[in-house]
Amino acid sequence: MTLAVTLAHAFGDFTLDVGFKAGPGVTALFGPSGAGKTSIANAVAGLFTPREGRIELGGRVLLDTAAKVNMSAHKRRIGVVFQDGRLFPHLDVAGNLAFGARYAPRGAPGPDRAEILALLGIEELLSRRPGTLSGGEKQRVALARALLARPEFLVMDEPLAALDGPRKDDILPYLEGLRDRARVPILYVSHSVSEIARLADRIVVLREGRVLRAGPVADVLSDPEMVPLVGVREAGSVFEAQVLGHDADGLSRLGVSGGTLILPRVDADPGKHIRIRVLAQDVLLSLESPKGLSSRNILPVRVEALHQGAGPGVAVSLRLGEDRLLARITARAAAELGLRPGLACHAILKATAVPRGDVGAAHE
Ligand SMILES: Nc1ncnc2c1ncn2[C@@H]1O[C@H](COP(=O)(O)OP(=O)(O)OP(=O)(O)O)[C@@H](O)[C@H]1O
Repeated sequence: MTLAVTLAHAFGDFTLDVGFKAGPGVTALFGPSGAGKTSIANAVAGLFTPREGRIELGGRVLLDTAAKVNMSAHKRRIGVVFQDGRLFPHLDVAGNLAFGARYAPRGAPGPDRAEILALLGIEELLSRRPGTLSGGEKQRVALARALLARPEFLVMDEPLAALDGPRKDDILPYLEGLRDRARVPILYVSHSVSEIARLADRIVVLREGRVLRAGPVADVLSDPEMVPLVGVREAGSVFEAQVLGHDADGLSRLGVSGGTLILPRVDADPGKHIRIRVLAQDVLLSLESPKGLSSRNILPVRVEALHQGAGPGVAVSLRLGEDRLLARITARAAAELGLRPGLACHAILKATAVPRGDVGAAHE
């Protein structure tokens, strides 16, 4: 099921002029505050009508301003989950869920109620009022309510933004489960690189109402040109790894296409495929294979491209087997090492280069 979107609109000085496709899987809409993410999500959901636009979902035309087609929100079969959940406070959880189910067209495919309750772990919450739920529980109920309407597509606008760090980590596995088992494509609005690196298959990067870049998450996030947009602290590469084993000293061995990584224990069984994000600032480069170094992660790589930032840093894109690794080093170091495309060298990763929250399930 593919969503195809083109939109143009002006709010005073701000103009939105975008075109992109989303689905199957999770497509992230990423950009700084004011880039136009929420306006796009609202237009897709049918909550805002742009001056010009066309939105098609799996061949159904939801909006075509030229042809004066503008399907109402509830006919679009698009489930929406907002940052604040927006549960009905006077209804208990079961009542909120029943409200979602009312919109499900007869015979529409999708997981049944019991599966949805189990997927989101809310079986025990049915008699509770929203006011008594934690932020994470509210969001899980909002997700279940949206899914019970059997949508063909889900739009989530910063669904984790109201949650604190530990609560975000609690709910991310549910979103991974939703992605892998409910099989409803998702447009996921976020300005968190970490969330996007964990969940999304594709990313649409927005800036000032325009699409700057769109493509597979691993390609876009490991592109050195993206570092200024993503932010130097957040920049990093995303790739899949297979858990090879857990060692008695609390470390796990992970197989990646270009070698083996040793990281603090990851929460996945041997044999499982996981997705990891390696922060560019935690990758060092060496021309020789270093000896007597504390790091166990020394990987042979080849320089692909360098991108000089505005400051003293250079982003270096490296080929690691089938994957791309991003390193951020100083321009002085890059010059002294003579880094240039094609050069073979060694990447050194600290065991802490993959933050805990940046280990997720690989998309099944
Ligand atoms: N109804 C409106 N009236 C006037 N201006 C609006 C309206 N809705 C959005 N805008 C403007 O459009 C621009 C994009 O807003 P939008 O909320 O889509 O961005 P965003 O990327 O979702 O930002 P954030 O991450 O802060 O939510 C902003 O400059 C905003 O002020």
